[in-house]
Amino acid sequence: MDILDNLNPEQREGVETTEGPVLLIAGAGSGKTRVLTHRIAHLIGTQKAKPWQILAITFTNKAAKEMKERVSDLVYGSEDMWISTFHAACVRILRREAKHLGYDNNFNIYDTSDKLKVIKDCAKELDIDTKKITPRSIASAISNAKNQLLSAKDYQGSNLYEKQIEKIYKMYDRRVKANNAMDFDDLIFETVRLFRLNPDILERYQQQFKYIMVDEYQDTNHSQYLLVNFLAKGHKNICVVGDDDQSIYLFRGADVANILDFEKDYPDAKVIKLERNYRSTQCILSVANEVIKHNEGRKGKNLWTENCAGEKPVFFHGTDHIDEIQFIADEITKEQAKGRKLSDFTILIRANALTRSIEDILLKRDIPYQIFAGTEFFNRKEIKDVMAYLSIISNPADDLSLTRIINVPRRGIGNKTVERLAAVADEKNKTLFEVLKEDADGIVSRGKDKIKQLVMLIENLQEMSQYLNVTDLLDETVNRSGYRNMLQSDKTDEAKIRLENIEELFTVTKEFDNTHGGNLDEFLQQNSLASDTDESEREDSVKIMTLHSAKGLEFPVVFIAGFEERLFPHIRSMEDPKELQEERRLCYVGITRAKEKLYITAAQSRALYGRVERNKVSRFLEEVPKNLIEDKSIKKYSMDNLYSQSGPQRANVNSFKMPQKQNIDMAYKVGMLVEHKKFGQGIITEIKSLGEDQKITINFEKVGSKALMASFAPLTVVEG
Ligand SMILES: Nc1ncnc2c1ncn2[C@@H]1O[C@H](COP(=O)(O)OP(=O)(O)OP(=O)(O)O)[C@@H](O)[C@H]1O
Ligand SMILES: [Mg+2]
Repeated sequence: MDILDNLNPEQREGVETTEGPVLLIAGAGSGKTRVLTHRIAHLIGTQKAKPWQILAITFTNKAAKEMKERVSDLVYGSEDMWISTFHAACVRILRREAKHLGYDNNFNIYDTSDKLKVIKDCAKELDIDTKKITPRSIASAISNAKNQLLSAKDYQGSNLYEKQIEKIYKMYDRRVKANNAMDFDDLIFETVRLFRLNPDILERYQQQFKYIMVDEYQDTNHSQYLLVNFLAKGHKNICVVGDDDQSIYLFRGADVANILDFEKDYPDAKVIKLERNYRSTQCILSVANEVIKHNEGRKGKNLWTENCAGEKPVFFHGTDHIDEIQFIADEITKEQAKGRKLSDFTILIRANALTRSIEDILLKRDIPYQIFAGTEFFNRKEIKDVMAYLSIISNPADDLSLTRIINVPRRGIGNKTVERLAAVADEKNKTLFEVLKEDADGIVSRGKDKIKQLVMLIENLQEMSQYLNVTDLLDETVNRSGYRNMLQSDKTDEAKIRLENIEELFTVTKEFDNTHGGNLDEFLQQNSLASDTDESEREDSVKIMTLHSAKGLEFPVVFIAGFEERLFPHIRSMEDPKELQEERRLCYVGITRAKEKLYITAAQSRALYGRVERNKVSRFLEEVPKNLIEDKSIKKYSMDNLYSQSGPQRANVNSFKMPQKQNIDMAYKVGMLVEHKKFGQGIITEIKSLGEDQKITINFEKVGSKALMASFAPLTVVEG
């Protein structure tokens, strides 16, 4: 069968117009991504391109993986194609070319927590109060600057706040570079810089990429936009697809103007529109259309489908969040009995914080679930430690990793010593590792031998990395460093869990060695890019993910939970009309993920962030004519009287069916044995104060580690 047979005439045009610029602007589920995969297959099938001449950019690693799979169903050679995210494509380019920018080719990639740590250090050194300007806000200011291609050198603050940012940005930049590292934003920023500084290198890539495609073009930011344009200048065979109604990354500097201005950038561009939706039932589409209609300045399109009308989307208003999630669990069980798989269900949420309450109930009901949010595994302390060892083996200039493990396990190299060594490194413009090797003798009096041993350990492991695969190297690392021993000799449950996690890391390396041949640099590169949506799917389980990470995906049954004012639209976006429109687009994205069934749920009151909230139902529900939605709430809370009901107000805690607030002066202590009504017994491993409340992390025997709010957790002290 011909590849083109599966396409409608407009889609076919998008596939067959291979030469020159093409803009495909079309609504959700109209087959934009399908056009891209078929276009790639067509280019290969007709021998217009070799696999490596194709560059296809997607938004998440998950989407890239899916696109690769879809293409490999159609033609051979997908492994040689550049089908990846912007970041991964840039890493691939920079691993070859970084030396032209003054980096070593095995530079390190800093994730968010590395970045925050460096920022905190800089702020401390500059005497900037991080209570007034939080590290996160500094991080995002630096991000924004980089997305606008504003380098540390060029950045000039105009007010007091910006002047502080300027100072930190400059110091941060020096540090990261000195560590031979880049953060996520640098990957794009530096690639653009590479091309600007080296026209010959740019030309090489322009020649190579005969055909360039970008999915979700509406969410590209300025630096990504420039990058694509640089590369496309060679052959000018660029095809971008997107939907102005689905632009949801304004906060990361995405600029819808990029898609709207494409015709200006390429006056001879062929513009193709698709309005037929193949994904959802008419009933779901009508709701999506009604919501998005309320936005201004749209290109305007009305999606239609020949799919069956389907069932009306359902609304449920729970008395509290427990009731809300119970309803979701009930529906899942009911639908499952009718023959659906658990993996057919996806629960979408606006804010990560909602996952906890959903987890609680699914756990109780024995419904397996998987959360697609947060790089949880790789953020665990023990995993970060061991990865830091591997990093320093691969890249000796990685001071941050070295600092992290210099005294883990404890080897008698104290903070003061490390500070002194770091100061010398700064002064002599050397890496910390070089200082350990060459200067430590003169600086340190006690502990010289320990430092020598550490240097030897790292050098030995570096040598081994030349011939061992990652699994064996990891084994040597945890043994020789004493890390495994440290955990084995610690008899606490926490240490046991840490050991288990390290075992789990072996699962990851084994899989990598089998599929990728065991190169350490590649392994580190791959895992530093694992982003929030990229966990691999496990058994048959319900998915929980944020609306943002659901972009481009589709699921048979979708629940959008927490459909309330202040949660969705998010409280931070309610005042600003622009941001409110972005929230509405996010809502449109959520609704259009559903193929067959859509549920929208809310709660009259919920415990969140350690307090009880009582919010109105989201205005987005109000925007949908009532006859399009079936209200399954208990009658007295029906939609008719909801929106006009009470305003957002903080509830009187005691008047709701909430877990009663506990007396948190009860003085929980780390190490205490406590009993939770549902999770059973566990040991408190960490306590943090959060306003008037406390967040306690408890390591439960049965369910592992959980963080709970002291005031609401049904806990009793068993011992301690
Ligand atoms: N011509 C077609 N015939 C049959 N099915 C189609 C056709 N076009 C698209 N589809 C199906 O419709 C669904 C949506 O397609 P796709 O994911 O490509 O849409 P999209 O426009 O990229 O959506 P989004 O805006 O959400 O990214 C997919 O399951 C796809 O296989
Ligand atoms: Mg798509």
